[in-house]
Amino acid sequence: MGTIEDIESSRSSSLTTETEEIDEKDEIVRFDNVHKTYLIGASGIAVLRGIDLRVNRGEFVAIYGPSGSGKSTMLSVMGTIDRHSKGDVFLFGKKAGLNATDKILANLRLKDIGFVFQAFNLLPSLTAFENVELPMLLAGKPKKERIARVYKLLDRVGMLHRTKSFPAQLSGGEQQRVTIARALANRPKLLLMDEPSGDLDTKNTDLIMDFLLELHEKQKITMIMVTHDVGLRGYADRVINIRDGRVAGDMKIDQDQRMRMRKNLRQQVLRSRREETGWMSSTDSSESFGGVRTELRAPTDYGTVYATQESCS
Ligand SMILES: Nc1ncnc2c1ncn2[C@@H]1O[C@H](COP(=O)(O)OP(=O)(O)OP(=O)(O)O)[C@@H](O)[C@H]1O
Repeated sequence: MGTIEDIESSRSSSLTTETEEIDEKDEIVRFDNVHKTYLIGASGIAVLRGIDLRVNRGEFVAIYGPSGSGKSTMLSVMGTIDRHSKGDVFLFGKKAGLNATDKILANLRLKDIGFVFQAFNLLPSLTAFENVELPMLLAGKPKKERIARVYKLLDRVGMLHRTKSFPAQLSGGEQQRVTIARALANRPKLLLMDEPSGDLDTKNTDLIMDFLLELHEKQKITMIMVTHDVGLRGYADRVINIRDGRVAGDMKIDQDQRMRMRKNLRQQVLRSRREETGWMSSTDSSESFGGVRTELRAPTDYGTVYATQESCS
């Protein structure tokens, strides 16, 4: 197994495209006896105390546990925002060694990992459109592709009518929806979310969860979500309990129950979208999840947008 530095040199050959067949057993995240200790003055706070964990490609994992148990720290280490103190972290099959440079890690985050973290706020001087466009700009994507994708993503999070608004002009929930669109801009292989529904009402939580599940189902994007919301955990494949910096439970969700919840969610979202004023979509609802064809007619800051889409890809 190589190191994360090897990713840059092998990027063109080793990374999958969205149309490529994906081996679902690929290991996306692996923690071997991972420790994290924060130093405050002369003393240390042991926050992660020997985490062993494997997450395979295409899994949707929910993480819960008491406040202060180390959930956010674990996500930060997974996302290479924070470095672990001891043990081994592997991402996409490569070792994230403690000697990986900041530049290599920043590039990895930009291209392969999407973040929905409260600490990753939207940039206040950029509009919603520009915030979502930014990661693609940094990754050197062509303008035409950037514009099309920003519209698609903002539509899917129900924010197409606010493309020109600045974060300060949006509610907390609306900002969160733009943050989710931004996290997906570069089609990450791994999506890390810390309380993604934190500021959202039920209707918007449903909308976002439906969108995330569609991505998960159609593109096999690997998702890891910290949430206190028991209802949201039921949509995951697997639920992990963290206590005192250790894995205290790791449980598979019953698939029949999960599919029932998923079906109810899809129906609820389709109903809401039909009722929405100012955001009209006529939806041919095939019962297969993610197989929905949407004809969209929406007034936006840039005039009325007409679009037909199978789903957001
Ligand atoms: N940068 C830091 N420096 C020092 N201590 C930190 C730092 N970040 C987190 N901690 C401490 O680590 C512990 C775990 O924090 P963490 O945010 O990971 O918990 P959590 O399980 O996500 O909690 P919550 O559910 O309340 O968000 C807490 O005691 C916190 O104060």
